[in-house]
Amino acid sequence: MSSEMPDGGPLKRRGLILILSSPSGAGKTSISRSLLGEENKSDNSIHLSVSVTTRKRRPSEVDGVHYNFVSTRQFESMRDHDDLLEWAEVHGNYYGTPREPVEAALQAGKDVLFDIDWQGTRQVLEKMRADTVAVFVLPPTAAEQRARLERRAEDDSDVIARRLSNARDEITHWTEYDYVLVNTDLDESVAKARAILNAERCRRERLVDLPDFIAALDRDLAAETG
Ligand SMILES: Nc1nc2c(ncn2[C@@H]2O[C@H](COP(=O)(O)OP(=O)(O)O)[C@@H](O)[C@H]2O)c(=O)[nH]1
Ligand SMILES: Nc1ncnc2c1ncn2[C@@H]1O[C@H](COP(=O)(O)OP(=O)(O)O)[C@@H](O)[C@H]1O
Repeated sequence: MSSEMPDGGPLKRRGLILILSSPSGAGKTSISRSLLGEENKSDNSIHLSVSVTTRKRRPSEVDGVHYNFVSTRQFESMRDHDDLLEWAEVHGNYYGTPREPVEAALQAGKDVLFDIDWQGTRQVLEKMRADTVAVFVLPPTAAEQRARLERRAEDDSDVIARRLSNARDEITHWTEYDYVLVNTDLDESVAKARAILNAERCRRERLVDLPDFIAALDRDLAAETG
């Protein structure tokens, strides 16, 4: 369940799951793409969990990269074979996280980024609380949220209206998250998300070798001090 710290330090640690959730248009996809881009420039990498969804692909999306786009029948088959770590119906479509790649990554000490809603977050927290860090992203104002959805220009106006009205229910789940980011300035939000990730990587519970490391340090100190 561990590997060398990717930053080259001597401590081994378990991988973690970083969840980003938000009402549509708050900016979680932008934050996660930025985080993934930056991370992958270094060894200190985090990988996106690619969800399966029955939603229609947006023009900017690539099948297999941003989502695996599947039919309802394919989705239901995965769900019924317990191939999904969590799943939910959101804005009238199914979304789910394939289980196997996540389990493999964590076992290898790698971190995984989830862009999932509050229903999925709840399921992951129930199953894997110790490995999971949940971050909720909010828009600064409702008017800005609408403006972002309109500027994104990838959804029809009825889809945008549905997403805005669903936001009222979604934001009631803020207490179920470990951290909250109000995404006013994108660069600042990305910096905060990175800070959360870096701090969580240092949590003592994830450092599986720590007792051995401390014991070795103590032996060296004893030798140094005679
Ligand atoms: N539970 C769950 N939610 C997901 C998953 N993938 C995406 N979502 C959520 O589904 C919602 C809609 O996502 P999407 O259609 O990409 O629209 P967007 O939020 O406007 O970018 C968002 O809240 C996502 O976080 C998943 O695998 N599981
Ligand atoms: N801090 C920000 N300031 C201004 N525009 C933003 C900011 N964050 C994201 N956006 C823009 O808002 C739109 C919605 O962002 P997106 O990341 O797709 O949101 P979500 O994934 O939460 O639905 C996109 O066009 C994106 O470029």
